[in-house]
Amino acid sequence: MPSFRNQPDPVLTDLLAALRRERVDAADPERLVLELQIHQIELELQNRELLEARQLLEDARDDYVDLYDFAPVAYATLTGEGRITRMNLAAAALLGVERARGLELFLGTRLAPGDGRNLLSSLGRVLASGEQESIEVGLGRPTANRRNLHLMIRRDDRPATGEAPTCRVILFDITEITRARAEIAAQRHFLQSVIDGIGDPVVVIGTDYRLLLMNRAARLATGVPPEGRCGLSCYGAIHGRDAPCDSPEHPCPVPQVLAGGTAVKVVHRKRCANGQTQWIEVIGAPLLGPGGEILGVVESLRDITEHLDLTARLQERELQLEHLAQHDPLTGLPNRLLFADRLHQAMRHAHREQRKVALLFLDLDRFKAINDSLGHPTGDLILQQAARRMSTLVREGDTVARLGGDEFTVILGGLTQGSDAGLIANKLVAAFQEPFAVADRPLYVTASIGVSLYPDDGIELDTLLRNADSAMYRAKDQGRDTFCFYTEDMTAQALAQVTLATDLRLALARAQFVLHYQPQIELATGLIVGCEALIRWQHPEFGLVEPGRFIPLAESTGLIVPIGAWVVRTAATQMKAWQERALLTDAAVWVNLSGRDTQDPNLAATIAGLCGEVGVHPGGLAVEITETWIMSNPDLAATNIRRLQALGIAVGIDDFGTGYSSLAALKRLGVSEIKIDRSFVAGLAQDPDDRAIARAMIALGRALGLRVVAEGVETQAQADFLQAEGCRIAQGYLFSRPLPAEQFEVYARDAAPVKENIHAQPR
Ligand SMILES: Nc1nc2c(ncn2[C@@H]2O[C@@H]3COP(=O)(O)O[C@H]4[C@@H](O)[C@H](n5cnc6c(=O)[nH]c(N)nc65)O[C@@H]4COP(=O)(O)O[C@H]3[C@H]2O)c(=O)[nH]1
Repeated sequence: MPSFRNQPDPVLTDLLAALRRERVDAADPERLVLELQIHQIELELQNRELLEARQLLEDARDDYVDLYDFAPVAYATLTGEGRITRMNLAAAALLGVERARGLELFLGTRLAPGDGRNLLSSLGRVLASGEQESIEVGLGRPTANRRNLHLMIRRDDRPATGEAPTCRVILFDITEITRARAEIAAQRHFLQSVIDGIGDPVVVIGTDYRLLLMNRAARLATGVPPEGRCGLSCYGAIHGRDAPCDSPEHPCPVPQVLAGGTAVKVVHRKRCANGQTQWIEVIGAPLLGPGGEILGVVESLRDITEHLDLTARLQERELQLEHLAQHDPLTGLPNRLLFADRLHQAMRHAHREQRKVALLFLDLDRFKAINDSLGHPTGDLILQQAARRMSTLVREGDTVARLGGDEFTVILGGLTQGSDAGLIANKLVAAFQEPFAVADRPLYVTASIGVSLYPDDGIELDTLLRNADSAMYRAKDQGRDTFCFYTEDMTAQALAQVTLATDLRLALARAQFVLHYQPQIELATGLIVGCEALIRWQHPEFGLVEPGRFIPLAESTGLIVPIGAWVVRTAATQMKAWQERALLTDAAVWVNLSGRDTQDPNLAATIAGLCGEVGVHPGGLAVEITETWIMSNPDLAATNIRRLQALGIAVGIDDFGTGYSSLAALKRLGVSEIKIDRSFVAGLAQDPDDRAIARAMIALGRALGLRVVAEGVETQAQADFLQAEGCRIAQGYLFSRPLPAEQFEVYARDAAPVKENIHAQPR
């Protein structure tokens, strides 16, 4: 299109300039003609400008129409009633109508129920106020195909003259955005429900410490309402502070998490209104963006007060269990397990330091008698007191342990010389000289100790223990109440003991037992008034073995039962043989009963049966039982004694004075004889106490009408003393050692004739 402005007609402009110049000098009427020509040219030029402007306007209008029609954004013009007076193609497409037909359409009729009314209200407001408004409406009725529109409504301030006022509306299709928004909302709801479902408080904190999200538990704990969290700082909302926490009671994990990008665990201490302390474990983990950038911190809080309490209780329980597993519950001393551990430790240490370790094996003397006669509670009290005594005597680093029963061990570590152990052993033995205070009565319980040394006597626990044990037995053999160092010959003895135990099982079948008989002498006349049958074991390798070496073994293995039966049968047979040869016709043969026998409810019947087998009246036999066994079950003992007496069998107490029963009690049980233990007889010459005891026993025994026999009489002085005190019968090497049957027979024939059976008529 030609543009006059850009390309002004040079002919007309030149002509106009020439005419204007001419006009300057022209006179009328030529000047008037010039004026007219100039005016004409100017009109022509103006006309051309007008044409140009009109053309421009038309071009612009065309451009606008194109832009309007083909704009990707939907435009429409609506009347106040929502009637479409104009719309572009995008709007027609969006509304799903042909543009020509869509004109005059009421937009409200195409909208979701309720939205048409909203549109009309909005149009009314915009027309009235001139203020722009935006609303969101649903287009189309069926829910499935509904589209969501965002309408921006602006009043058209230049309506065509005479036309009703209209609004220009831009329609945005926000269906996808709405769907995405709904999805996000659903997701958000889901996530909120998930974290609300977590019982512990969870808080999401931004890098600026602002609360981004809280779960229900966190809201309840802090009192922050769901809508009120935005803008609140975590320290303000949770701790009521105006700056991030920095107290040692509330260490804040946020800076560390933000700096390190890894999870951090801290523990908060909270003082409750009731004065109690609450412990909160706070785990801060980084909140990461899609690119791995840290957006904040996710803090989860957990009240671990109960957990800590429980853990502490469990730890305490564990310690208790550990202690229980390693300690003896009665005395609190280390048990066998801990003892082994300590001994190993002491040996390792001594090995490094070139030192020695002493292992003391301590056994209470005659403890079993106490336990059996005074009861286990008394025994327990003594064990506890003994443990305390021992513990106070050793150094802190040393160990006193209880292996079980009345067996204790003491580990003395870091000794330069083994003999130092003797000092402690001595002190320990001395510590037992003091009486134990039990049930308001003093009880004397001594101890025997065996000592073995590391590395001299062994480099292994078992060896050291075995050797200390052997040494302890040696101490017992030496009269108890003393200690003994281990020597190599003890091993040989211990070995022999093991061999004995094995051989003992076969001894009966191989007829290796024999009975020796020791006479009981009436002191006044020298007559034999009875004899005691004492068993011996004719061992093929060790020779004649004393009962002291195998009876305990037989008792512990149960072999004592057949052995006991053998003794009764053999003694009865012997008695019958002597009676047939008119020897010892009125004197009883005393046999020793074991503890097992005493505890056998059929004891009397068994003895009667054995005598029956032999064909001899049981009344010729008498039995010795120990006070200890009687006291271990007095009721059964009383029954047994009664039944034995019914058979004419006298019952004597063997070791009277070593137990803790009263003589009167024994008398009530039907006991007819007591034997003064040879330990008292042995001390008669030098120990005034022994003399007093023997004197008292004799007097009491006589007063109660009991047969009193002194055992182990070796010297004439002892015999004289006993006789002077009123003891009528004695037994001992002074008169004869226990003899094989044939020799006893010779002795009996050579000696004075046998007197009447004294046990039948006591006194
Ligand atoms: N030092 C010394 N000792 C003297 C003297 N006179 C006698 N003896 C010993 O004293 C012990 C007395 O027997 P016990 O007290 O009944 O003590 C007995 C008894 O408790 C037990 N015993 C012996 N034979 C049997 C048996 O057939 N059955 C059971 N169950 N035990 C028996 O073995 C223990 C020891 O018996 P033995 O070694 O024969 O020892 C015997 C005897 O040899 C003396 O003057 N001086």
